Amino acid sequence: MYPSSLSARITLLALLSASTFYFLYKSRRRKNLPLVSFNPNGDGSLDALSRRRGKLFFISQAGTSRALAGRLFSRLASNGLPFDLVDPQSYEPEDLSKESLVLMVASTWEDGKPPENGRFLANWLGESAADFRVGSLLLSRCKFAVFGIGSGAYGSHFNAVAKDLSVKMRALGAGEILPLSLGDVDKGDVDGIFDIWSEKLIAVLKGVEDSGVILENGVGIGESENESDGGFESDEDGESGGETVVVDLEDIAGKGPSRKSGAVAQINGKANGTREMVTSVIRTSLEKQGYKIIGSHSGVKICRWTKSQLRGRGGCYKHSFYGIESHRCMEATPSLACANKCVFCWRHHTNPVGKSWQWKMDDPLQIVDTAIELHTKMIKQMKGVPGVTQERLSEGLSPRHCALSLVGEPIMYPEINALVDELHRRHISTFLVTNAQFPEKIKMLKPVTQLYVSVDASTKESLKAIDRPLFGDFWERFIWC
Ligand SMILES: Cc1cc2nc3c(=O)[nH]c(=O)nc-3n(C[C@H](O)[C@H](O)[C@H](O)COP(=O)(O)O)c2cc1C
Ligand code: SF4
Repeated sequence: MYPSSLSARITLLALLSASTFYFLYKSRRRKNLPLVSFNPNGDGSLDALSRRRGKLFFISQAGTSRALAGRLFSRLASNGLPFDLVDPQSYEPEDLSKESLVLMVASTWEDGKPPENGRFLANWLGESAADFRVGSLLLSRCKFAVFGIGSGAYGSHFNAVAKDLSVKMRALGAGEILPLSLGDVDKGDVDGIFDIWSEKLIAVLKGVEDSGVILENGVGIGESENESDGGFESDEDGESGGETVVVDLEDIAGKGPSRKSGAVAQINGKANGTREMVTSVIRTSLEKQGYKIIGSHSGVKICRWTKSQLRGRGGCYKHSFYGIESHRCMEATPSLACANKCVFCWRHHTNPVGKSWQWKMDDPLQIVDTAIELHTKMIKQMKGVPGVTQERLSEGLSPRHCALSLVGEPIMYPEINALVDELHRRHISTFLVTNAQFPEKIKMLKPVTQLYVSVDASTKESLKAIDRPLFGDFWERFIWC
């Protein structure tokens, strides 16, 4: 390690981290901006955003939703509201952030899943909504409405897809201009319900057109997000607008490990506990969020930028700054635990916490092997996705970079140096992010390709409030780093 170059790097990265938070803060402030104007005719008086034609998606397998969407398409057109009728299979979901108006007619198939043509779009929305880095304002310029087709015979899966689309669009900041409406093919009244919904929709859109802006008090607008209306149903599964389920290790697995328990042994001078860090409850929760758990304390997840660049789209900031190819980057951590309970942590606070390593320890080579295996499996699943070429897919299958930053605190893992060595041995560069609570570990750390220190606050008080650190001397630790 070269102290002077290291401290220069840390300073630079701390600055970058601070500016990232500044931009996040700025983007959050956009929530307070007035709603964007929309005119589906796209006359010259409107801004560039609203000149984009509305999109009417049909998510359909056997044709019912497709036929209904076609009917709506004609009705919209005859009311002077031209839309593009879109098969989501030939649509790039990244473009959703540019849309100002989206309508979806979606059916539900086996086990509550979407028909084939809407699978990628639905997954993309789900993953983006669950990804902390995407933010809740991605679709803040977009207004939308969803109509669902399903069968009540499928019980809890009734219209699961339409319900989920509505939840995820809202979670990403899109505004629902009309409450979700659900048709039941077994009741034989789908056409009637759809017609009522279409009429309301056209009234809303014409109201929009008349005023030239989306009015917060326009027909249905402003009521739609939480209220149900006659035959219209609002989503009640509580995923958006409802409370986030907060599960802490201390709540789900009893109290945190006791330092006095004697359960930690030393093996080759390294702490090695008897308990597994990831309990079955934590595992289930993390897996639901898309993490692949490795052994008992590590994880890997395919990053949205990896997928984006596999499809020939943009990469993450490392691509912009250093030319790193995001589709060849693997995101992993050897410790899902950390010593903070940051208020912004994106793991719904299912993270195990501790001030030192208390858990059973897995072998570093095994972790690297499994991480690459699971990562490449996820890459293979991208085969056939629009935009993914064979060349990029093969490149993605041999990762060249590893972001040790997924969640938790990678340097808590006692064998972090061996793990970094193994990655370098395989010609994989390492980007390690630490939360500045383990200065002694930083001192012991072998050189990594880049070391990032998260700077979450600028004063002792604000750091305590934001990171909720476990260490009493958290500020001294932080300042040292
Ligand atoms: C094999 C199968 C599975 C289905 N699963 C569900 C389901 O889980 N939930 C639901 O609400 N409807 C379910 N349905 C009902 C369909 O949503 C309904 O038949 C709809 O009209 C299909 O729309 P599409 O023609 O646009 O594909 C299922 C239908 C079939 C044939
Ligand atoms: S340090 Fe990272 S992993 Fe730990 S709570 Fe904070 S954000 Fe989450």
